[in-house]
Amino acid sequence: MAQEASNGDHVSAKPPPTPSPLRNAKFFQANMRILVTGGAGFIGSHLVDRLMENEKNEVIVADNYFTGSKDNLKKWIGHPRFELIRHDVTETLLVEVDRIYHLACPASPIFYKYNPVKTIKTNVIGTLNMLGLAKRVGARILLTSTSEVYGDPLEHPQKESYWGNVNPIGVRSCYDEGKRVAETLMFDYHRQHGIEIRIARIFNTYGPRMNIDDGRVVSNFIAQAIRDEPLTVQAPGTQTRSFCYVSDMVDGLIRLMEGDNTGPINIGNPGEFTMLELAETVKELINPKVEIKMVDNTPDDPRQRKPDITKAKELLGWEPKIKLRDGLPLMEDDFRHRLGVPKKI
Ligand SMILES: NC(=O)c1ccc[n+]([C@@H]2O[C@H](COP(=O)([O-])OP(=O)(O)OC[C@H]3O[C@@H](n4cnc5c(N)ncnc54)[C@H](O)[C@@H]3O)[C@@H](O)[C@H]2O)c1
Ligand SMILES: O=C(O)[C@H]1O[C@H](OP(=O)(O)OP(=O)(O)OC[C@H]2O[C@@H](n3ccc(=O)[nH]c3=O)[C@H](O)[C@@H]2O)[C@H](O)[C@@H](O)[C@@H]1O
Repeated sequence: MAQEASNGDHVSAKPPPTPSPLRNAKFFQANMRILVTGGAGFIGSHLVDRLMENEKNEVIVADNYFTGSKDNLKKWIGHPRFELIRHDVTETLLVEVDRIYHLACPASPIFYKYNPVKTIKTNVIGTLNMLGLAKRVGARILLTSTSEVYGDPLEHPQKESYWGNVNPIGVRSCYDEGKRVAETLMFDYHRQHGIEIRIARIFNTYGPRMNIDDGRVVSNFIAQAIRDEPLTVQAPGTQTRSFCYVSDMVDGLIRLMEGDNTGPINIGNPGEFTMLELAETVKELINPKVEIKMVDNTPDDPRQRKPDITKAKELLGWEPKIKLRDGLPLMEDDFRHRLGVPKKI
């Protein structure tokens, strides 16, 4: 049985449900069949790459392509161990799997605020559906929650035991309250039905394959620097974030899934930067001539964010390896390739 949550005093009453009888069928294969919801997105597609490297894994991706793209998975389409399904997680899904990585949800504030009711449905009904699936087939399920569950945090850095400071009626609430309900559902299914759960609280992650115009700060600054456009720092510019390179994130998610702890566990890089510092770093590394321009911010923007990753270190033996200054150039190469703008020598 997985170990208890860091801050929950719950008791998991039931053992996990028995896996599907199909597991005992004569055509059973020893492979691990893994569902990745949101697998056509940024983190999901990198996770799929890593899972597909293991020849014992079969991977099924379910995605509605709202913010993801088949392009991110093109090297796997047609592979015998890979299946791609156009599917919206707010509808039920009937597949036989052993593991569910549940990532489906738009992550960029621009996209999750675009249709907030849909974002809530994705987080609540989508998670409910995936938990129902996990219950039916006895699968272990991992939810990609977020540092946004801490809201505009009054504790710094944020430990998993912090309950957060979240506006329940703000424009970001569809996402952060949605993820909070998703976490609650995960623990209720765990306590009530014995489902094996894992919860990752992900902090800002960046890397190749982010949508070029997705509005998140690292992708914005890199695209702007390549296009010779001013870097738009949203006021006051002293707000902080901690940026984790995507390969480190994928490693943390797999360790959490295959380890013994339910979480929630923070997965992120504790290196903390103001948005002005980030802009200066992008300018220095990518385009020293580019301007930095201060623009208006959006409501409820958290002022600071930095993960305490003691638990990830102790329980998963995980810590990030790639520093921001090393990760940004890797992302620059991918953006230049997709924008068709080679580096000037
Ligand atoms: N990237 C980050 O910094 C970050 C930080 C915290 C948490 N997360 C979480 O990690 C997960 C992945 O984030 P990402 O950065 O890869 O985002 P992304 O937007 O690139 O990927 C999300 C994927 O989910 C799909 N999707 C959205 N709604 C869906 C629905 N109703 N049904 C099926 N598919 C749907 C999208 O099409 C997309 O492929 C999300 O759950 C996000 O909340 C990400
Ligand atoms: O780590 C997390 O938990 C969350 O991080 C991000 O949310 P946010 O930190 O608001 O991400 P950005 O939109 O990249 O903004 C980061 C900071 O950069 C600033 N910013 C953004 C864009 C820009 O062009 N300029 C700029 O200064 C914003 O004001 C904000 O302070 C993600 O996109 C969420 O999905 C995720 O859950």
